[in-house]
Amino acid sequence: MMNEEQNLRAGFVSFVGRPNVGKSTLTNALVGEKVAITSPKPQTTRRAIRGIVHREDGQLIIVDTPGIHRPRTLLGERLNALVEATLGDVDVIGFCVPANEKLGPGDRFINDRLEDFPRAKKVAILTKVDEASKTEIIDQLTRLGELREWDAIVPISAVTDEQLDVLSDVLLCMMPHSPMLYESDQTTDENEDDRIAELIREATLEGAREELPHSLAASVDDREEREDGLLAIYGSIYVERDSQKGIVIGKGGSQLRSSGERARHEIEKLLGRRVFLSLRVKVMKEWQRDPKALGKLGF
Ligand SMILES: Nc1nc2c(ncn2[C@@H]2O[C@H](COP(=O)(O)OP(=O)(O)OP(=O)(O)O)[C@@H](O)[C@H]2O)c(=O)[nH]1
Repeated sequence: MMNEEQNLRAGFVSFVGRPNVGKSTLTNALVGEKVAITSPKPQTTRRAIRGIVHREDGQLIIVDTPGIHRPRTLLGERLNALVEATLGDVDVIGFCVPANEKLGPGDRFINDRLEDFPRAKKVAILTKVDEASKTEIIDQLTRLGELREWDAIVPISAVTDEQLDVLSDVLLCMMPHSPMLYESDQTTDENEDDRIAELIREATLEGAREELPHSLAASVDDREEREDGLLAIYGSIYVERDSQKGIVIGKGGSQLRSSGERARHEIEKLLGRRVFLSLRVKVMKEWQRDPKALGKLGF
């Protein structure tokens, strides 16, 4: 028993990179359950969500951070502070770059910031290799190699599962010797209401126009066991302007009905039971700049 314990490794890893490079999808693929929101629209990951990869030889605890970018609002500043606090504390930082796009100033900006976290090992992860040709992959690996002295460089695809086992091995090797840090049935330590709120937010975004992502938030306000066996969940969607409220609700409420359907479906999968979901859309002017509103929404 003693010997077995001594061989275990466990620690924290965070994936960073430009919006849309596949950080959330990678987290989900490694953890094997939907814990971080994925969305085709950029800059939608707002909360540090943890997913845990359980292995016989240890645990990888994934801390999913919002993207690193220049702050323009109070929300932006708080997100950056969150990124700093998170990255200052992890064992490994996985820098994600897509194989099918050229390295750009955004990637270089983030790569330069990695200097601020000397404690963490740094792994370059080339994502979406299923969407790139062999030559593109080789070119990109060469360019990545020129950025810095990486502890490892791993090409992967979270969609075709290519090399995910290799990435998991590489990351675990870099973790400190440690007993398991979480129970084996735990895949995330995020509060269940927060996960439900993320699902509502994600479903709302799916049907929304481009201008919405930055000004949309969701919360779970109440839940209630109903006599018919359904769990009633009452949630709110917050927008900044009346015009956005119109977009979220749609003509005759059609938009809200279909995003509510999608959200309910995902929530039922998460909870493993049938749910009645009631959503209200509220206007909270300038919530991204208002400390009180941010506090209320958990930022
Ligand atoms: N083909 C392919 N598409 C991928 C892969 N990983 C992610 N995607 C797609 O890329 C888009 C962005 O993925 P996300 O995981 O949301 O990206 P992210 O980096 O978490 O984005 P933010 O939350 O905006 O920071 C989604 O449409 C994914 O389906 C992959 O390995 N292959």
